[in-house]
Amino acid sequence: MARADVDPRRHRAVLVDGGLVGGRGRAGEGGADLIEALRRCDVRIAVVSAVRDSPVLERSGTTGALDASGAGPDPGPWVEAARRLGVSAVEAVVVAGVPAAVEAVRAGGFGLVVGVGGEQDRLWRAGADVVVGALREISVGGVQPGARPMSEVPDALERWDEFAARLRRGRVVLLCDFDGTLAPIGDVPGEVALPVRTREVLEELARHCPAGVLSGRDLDDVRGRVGIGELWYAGSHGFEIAGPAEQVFAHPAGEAALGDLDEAQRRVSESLAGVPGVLVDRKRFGLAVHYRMVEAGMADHVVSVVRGIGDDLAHLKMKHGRLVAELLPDVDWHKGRALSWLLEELGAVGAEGFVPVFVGDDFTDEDALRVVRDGGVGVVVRSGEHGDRPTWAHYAVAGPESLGALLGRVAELVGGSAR
Ligand SMILES: O=P(O)(O)OC[C@H]1O[C@H](O[C@H]2O[C@H](CO)[C@@H](O)[C@H](O)[C@H]2O)[C@H](O)[C@@H](O)[C@@H]1O
Repeated sequence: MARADVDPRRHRAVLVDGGLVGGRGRAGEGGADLIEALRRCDVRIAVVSAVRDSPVLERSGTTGALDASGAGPDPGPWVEAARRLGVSAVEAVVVAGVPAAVEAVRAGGFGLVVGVGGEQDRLWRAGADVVVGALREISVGGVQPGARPMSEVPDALERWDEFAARLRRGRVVLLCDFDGTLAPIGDVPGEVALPVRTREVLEELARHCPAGVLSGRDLDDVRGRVGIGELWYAGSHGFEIAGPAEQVFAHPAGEAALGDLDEAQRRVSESLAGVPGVLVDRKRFGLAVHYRMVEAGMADHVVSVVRGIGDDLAHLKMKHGRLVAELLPDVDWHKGRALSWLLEELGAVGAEGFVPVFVGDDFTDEDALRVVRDGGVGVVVRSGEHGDRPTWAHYAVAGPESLGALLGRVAELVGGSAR
């Protein structure tokens, strides 16, 4: 299911219709924020337009304007724009404001074609993958431009008093991502362990408030690695959830995708057998293909093989994590929806007196950070892997070790021993 989302891990460039960024109408609203967000994530930008002196472009420092109109039926300017930016069509997103432009590019093999504007029916009929009313509706890595870049998010430990005041507003429900959040990133997923101090703190937290781990890993894998019986656990990015009192949930789309996942596992293993460093990790409802240890020049090959296999299998879609391409059931379900499900189970949805807190490090965690944005607290764990990307988080910590320290203070607070 296509979303109007530019994913910086697979979309290396965005080609925007100059009529949109230069225009004054509703369709162009949010153009400056979008370009800024893309720039911060190192996504290249070309404006395919005859409009060279757009004030939006000058402000954002974008330099990729082409002297060609993208509004007509000729795909040439779009293809040329991708070429000049040094990306293949599949790595580029086209953002077009008129049906003729959508029609022109639809057979060009572009990664995503987003139609923008009031002519929604015509944009769909012309072949857009997804249609939105304005540029502000296009997200970057699942986050709406206008959300803050990570560098502007305050540090939770430095602002402890303010952070603690938010938590004191009600009963804390704490959910954390695992890799890159509770545990530091390592080369081999099977060798990653939860730091001893963090486990102690989680045990303490679980005594005082509902808490859990929401992971992309297989449910049994993350549960075994954390090993605290009083926690909730979600595996396969929330397609499977288990509670401390034996509550269980499995998304029906996960069951429906099992055959395709088996087939994908077979094809991926066969196709990438000759690529040194690839690690294939089958979860119950997902297939992760890690390329952290693959030679840099081969990473694109790995991703395109996984994408091709995912495209070929009806029940699967591809998602990116930190140096991992994952095949997951093709439905609109993610950590955000899993978190909402869990909060509902706990009776914390819409109820006064609960403060849901979510902590994560990756783009795949932003859906959950979005859920706690209003009425909860979101914390992002910084990493240098995705540039100064936008995030929905209210606060940040420097890394998993600092998170351990923060959780220690939270445990004191919810346990009643904090100042
Ligand atoms: O949602 P998470 O709990 O963060 O899980 C996301 C993926 O995490 C793991 O991969 C990541 O961590 C590995 C170990 O540090 C690292 O080698 C890899 O590059 C990262 O992408 C896990 O292995 C995946 O299955 C999860 O989907």
